Amino acid sequence: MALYSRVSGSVGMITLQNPPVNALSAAVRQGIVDMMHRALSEPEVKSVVICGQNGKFCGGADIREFGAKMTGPPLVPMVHLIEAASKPVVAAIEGIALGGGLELALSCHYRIAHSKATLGFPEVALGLLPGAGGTQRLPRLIGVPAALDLITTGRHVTAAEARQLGIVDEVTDLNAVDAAVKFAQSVTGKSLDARRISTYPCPRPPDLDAIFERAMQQVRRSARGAIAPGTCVQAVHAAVTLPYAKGMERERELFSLLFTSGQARALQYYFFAQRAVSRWSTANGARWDTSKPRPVRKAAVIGLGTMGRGITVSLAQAGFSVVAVETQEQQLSEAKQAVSGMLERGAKRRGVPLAHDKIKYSCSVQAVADVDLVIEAVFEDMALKKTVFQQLSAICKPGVLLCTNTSGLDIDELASQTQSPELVVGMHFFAPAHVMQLLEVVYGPRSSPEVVATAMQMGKKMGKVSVAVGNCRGFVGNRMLKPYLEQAFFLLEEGATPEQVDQVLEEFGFAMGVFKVSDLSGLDVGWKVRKSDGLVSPASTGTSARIRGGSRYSPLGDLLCERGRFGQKTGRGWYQYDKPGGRVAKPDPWLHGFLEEYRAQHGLVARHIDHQEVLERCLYALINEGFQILQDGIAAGPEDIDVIYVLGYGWPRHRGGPMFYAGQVGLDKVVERLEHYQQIHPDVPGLQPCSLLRKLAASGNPAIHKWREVIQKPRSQL
Ligand SMILES: CC(C)(COP(=O)(O)OP(=O)(O)OC[C@H]1O[C@@H](n2cnc3c(N)ncnc32)[C@H](O)[C@@H]1OP(=O)(O)O)[C@@H](O)C(=O)NCCC(=O)NCCSC(=O)C[C@@H](O)CCCCCCCCCCCCC(=O)O
Ligand SMILES: NC(=O)c1ccc[n+]([C@@H]2O[C@H](COP(=O)([O-])OP(=O)(O)OC[C@H]3O[C@@H](n4cnc5c(N)ncnc54)[C@H](O)[C@@H]3O)[C@@H](O)[C@H]2O)c1
Repeated sequence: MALYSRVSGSVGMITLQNPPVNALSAAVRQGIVDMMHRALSEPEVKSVVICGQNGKFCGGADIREFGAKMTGPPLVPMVHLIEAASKPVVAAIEGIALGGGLELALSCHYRIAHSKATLGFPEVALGLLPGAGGTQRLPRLIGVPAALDLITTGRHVTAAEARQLGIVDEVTDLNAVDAAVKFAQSVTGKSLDARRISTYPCPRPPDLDAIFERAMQQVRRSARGAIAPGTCVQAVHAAVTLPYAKGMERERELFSLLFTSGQARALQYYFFAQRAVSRWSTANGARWDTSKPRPVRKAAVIGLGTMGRGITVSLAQAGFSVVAVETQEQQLSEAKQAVSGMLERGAKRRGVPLAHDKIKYSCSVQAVADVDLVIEAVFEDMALKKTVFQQLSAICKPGVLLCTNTSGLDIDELASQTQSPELVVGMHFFAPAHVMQLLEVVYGPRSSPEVVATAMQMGKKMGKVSVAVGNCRGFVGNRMLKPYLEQAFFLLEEGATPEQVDQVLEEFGFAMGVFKVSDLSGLDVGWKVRKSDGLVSPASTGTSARIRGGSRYSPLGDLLCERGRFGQKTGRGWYQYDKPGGRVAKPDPWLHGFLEEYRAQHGLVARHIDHQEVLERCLYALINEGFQILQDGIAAGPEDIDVIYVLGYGWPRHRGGPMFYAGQVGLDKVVERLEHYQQIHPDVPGLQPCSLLRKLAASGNPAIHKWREVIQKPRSQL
């Protein structure tokens, strides 16, 4: 709703009230319309201020209303009512003015912002465009290039930048509402003719066509198949080429197109999923709202390789004191340099405070005696990690949280090396750890709720999105990656090339195809794991090479590693690079010849494999594992899996995540296609639909928010 009050005798004040972000729900819109009419009809009122309660102007349209039948006054007539008002209307912007909130502010005649406020049009991230005149007013106010930047990227600007761009008239460090009231009094009775943005001509730079061409190219490059950014460009184009009223019609047309798209549904689902994962629960009933995190002031990182360095940077930037331990002297000195460089780049590019003085380096593990939490990031080797955990358990003060960054080893086995297994938890960061937003917090059967809560909160303080997951091989992300990778290898055996598989996955929207990712992260990483699992046999060229544990196995990755082809780092992998460390992947004729020889050696006849088969086998095998993970209670809900895949594995956000995507395809269709491939390839593991997937499909493809009801029934019934 919206509250009305009279201040200083002549100012009508409309206060938006809809916690937590004063979103423009039907009740708020109704309140604004009613209170505007009241202010305009009261003769004593000479000017109007619009503000939001609790220091937040407005977070935009109420996204929760988008799925339901719209009621209440629409936004567009509401903003026109404000702009057409005969008395000056001033927006007092505190906290946020986003999306429809900024459109509301742009319909006011003046805008006063607090210096800490942020403004922006984030609609593009929800698969939409600013649909209440934003695409028509902003270019009229700040010009086409700046408007295109803000609307197509969705980036938020500070009050200072907004002032510089001309979006706000004044910025204050004091109370913005008081400043707006004073301002409103000072403009009482002045002509409003020059204050209605919709009446401004839209500036037409001489190189207009080139500007739009560049904007389109830019969004095509970065959108990876998302339709909203390009549609935003079209809407801004209408502002320059059409009169305001016609431009508004075009905005409406384009908005409707996006609003009804599957991509908008996926992105809005994802918006709420990313927030839902903070309300975690574990398989044994611990929950976010009943578990209190412990205070952590000082943390330690053990092992300053690729991951340890990024974790150190992330901790220091978040304000923690850090003890960084590395036993190899050469590694320690390289790590110091690398960490300094990362901190300096962070300060330069993102304005993160320099935090060199937060870090103390040591080559002795004894240095961790007084820390509150330790994150171990030594080599992925169970025996080594066990030794480190035994040492830590002996050295650290009582009650210290012992965390491991392992990519998939058994948390419980590590916990059993310590005196307090309830204090052990996984904190699985993703590379580069100071950049990637995802953190899997892995609880073992003995991890205490308090410890899970602490790791989740630490992640949040480090700017990560933390997802709580259960302990199993590979946890959620890497466990689902295994069947995906396996299908990709099998497809090569059956006749595909790395380029073909990658192209299909990139067209789907992945930033990189599976083979390019493998080259980037290094083929040797998986090889080491397979070796320690006893999967890599010296007979990998013999006839039994393609069977392990009774299931089909592809030794292709092992064979490449035996030839020293580890990917980008060696300049050769599934692709070739111009030098070791090169980044540009080129098809490699040697690899094609090698695949032909391999097929001949194993009696495999190459066949034509179409796009659909590549996509379905790779994605549905991964999705099937996701359902198995839900069935096993490793993830609490589909949102957890989707957030992990979008933030950690490059799954295109506009497709919502693998579980949401499965729901959009239709669970019955996913089951049917898996069964189809299973019949053709009975020896290929990962194609047998799991019982939860079958059960959900049989119960009529329920909406994703209803899956938990089925999952939470006793698992034995599945
Ligand atoms: C605001 C934030 C920056 C705050 O961040 P913070 O970290 O502080 O907090 P959280 O992110 O955790 O959020 C707290 C809480 O609030 C919920 N929430 C946040 N924003 C909204 C919102 N806008 N609506 C609803 N709920 C919101 C959030 O979910 C959290 O609750 P939870 O329970 O989930 O934990 C940050 O939250 C943020 O960035 N928010 C999003 C801001 C945003 O994107 N705003 C733009 C919204 S879209 C918009 O404004 C569209 C307008 O341009 C135009 C609309 C025109 C509408 C016309 C519709 C007519 C339909 C016509 C259909 C035509 C079809 C046909 O033709 O048939
Ligand atoms: N690299 C990735 O992409 C990635 C991603 C997520 C998780 N992980 C996991 O993170 C961990 C570290 O991986 P990485 O890639 O950073 O490895 P790395 O090989 O780059 O670094 C490991 C470091 O640990 C040091 N070290 C070894 N034993 C030590 C000890 N006893 N005390 C102190 N330091 C010791 C080594 O000298 C080396 O500098 C592994 O468990 C790995 O599975 C890696």
